Amino acid sequence: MNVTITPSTLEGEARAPPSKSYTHRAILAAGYASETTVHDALWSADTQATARAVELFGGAVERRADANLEVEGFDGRPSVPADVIDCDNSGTTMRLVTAAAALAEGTSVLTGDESLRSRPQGPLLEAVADLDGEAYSTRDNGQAPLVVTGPISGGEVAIPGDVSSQYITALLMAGAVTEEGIDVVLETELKSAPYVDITLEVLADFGVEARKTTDGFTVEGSQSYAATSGEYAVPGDFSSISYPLAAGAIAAADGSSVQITGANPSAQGDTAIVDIVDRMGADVTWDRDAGTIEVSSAPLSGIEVSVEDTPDLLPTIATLGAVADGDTRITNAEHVRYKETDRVSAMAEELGKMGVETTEERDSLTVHGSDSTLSGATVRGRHDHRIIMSLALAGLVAEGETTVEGGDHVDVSFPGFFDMLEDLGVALERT
Ligand SMILES: O=C(O)C1=C[C@@H](OP(=O)(O)O)[C@@H](O)[C@H](O)C1
Ligand SMILES: C=C(OP(=O)(O)O)C(=O)O
Repeated sequence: MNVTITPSTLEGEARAPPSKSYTHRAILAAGYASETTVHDALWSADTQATARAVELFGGAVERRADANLEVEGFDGRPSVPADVIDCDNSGTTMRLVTAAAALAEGTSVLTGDESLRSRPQGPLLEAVADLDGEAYSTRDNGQAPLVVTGPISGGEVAIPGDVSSQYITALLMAGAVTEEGIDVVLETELKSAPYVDITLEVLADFGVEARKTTDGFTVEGSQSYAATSGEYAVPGDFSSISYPLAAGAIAAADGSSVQITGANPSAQGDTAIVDIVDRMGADVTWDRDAGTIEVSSAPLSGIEVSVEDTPDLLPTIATLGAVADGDTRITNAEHVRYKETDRVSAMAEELGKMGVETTEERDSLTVHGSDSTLSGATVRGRHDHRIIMSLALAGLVAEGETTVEGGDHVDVSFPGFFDMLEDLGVALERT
């Protein structure tokens, strides 16, 4: 599906979709537990991949009419799956499920779509091997398809922190049900650190203790997962909130605003988007108790912002920078190249088609914003939900029409994205 956007102004209310990161963890944690109701779960292509893995491990995930998930666990330890685990487009699923598969008494095979089969899994495979499991890439290139044989019993393992924090999340979640527990020693500085905080929060909510140490993280073994009263509720997603927030900042109707509900505080690093939009000059208020954000548009100015902790915000910030006056310098961005696509290059190249100048370095992206209007163009979504959504935002203020190719991939994290834009008053056409 291609989506053509006509320049529009926005007003009204948008509800934040539930957090993808919390939902993945809750579904897997519920898999380790006996029975759990996961309230307000995100049901997207990525979270469905995690649900399928839990089912292949011997659990059951049922989505009820009220959109809550009823999860029946696989009894503490995953069974050997009867089929290949297809993680589709989801990096989180592949990493979390690789470590879970290393607990099974036998062999699991994991694969995914072309994008996922190009992302780095090597450090996690080596970690499983160091813990006396077997784990290899069929192509011997550190990428899926992966073959994982357990069971591991725990121990100490060293892992880099600057490729993906999901390796650490994976080892902590699986480590809790090993005999000995797992000590994760970081070999390099941790990037995307707030995602491990999310993990520690979800583990605590399922009664599992894990913590930071001086050189990494640790989780004791022989623990069991159980949510209080068998209930768990997922908060709103701040990576997803970044889109209506940025849309309001650049294109809210004069004298009007965009209000976002479901924006309650949580461990998500991507709450930083509220401060970023504020620093760029938009008029934004976040009522943390009510969980609402209100934003109206104002002339924006370029800023410098590090995405060390918040990689998923890079595409949104790049679009804001394109509309702002002056340079927006996005630093500490190398790990953003290991996502569904190399998002640093993708945003530079696609915004370039709309007349935006950028300077790309390995670790940074500088967007040279200017007062002159962006030009509408046909841009490639690159099968990457965040690239698609960020380019659609640029289309709101470009001169002429902007067509984003492959728009259906928003179903990875934000299935209702284009409906939300329409509800806020955006003129768009799906072809
Ligand atoms: O653990 C998670 O839920 C995620 C961690 C981050 O990945 P990295 O840790 O690989 O940077 C983030 O980009 C991804 O969208 C979700
Ligand atoms: C990178 C992302 O997710 P994952 O790593 O799970 O594919 C994302 O949602 O932007």
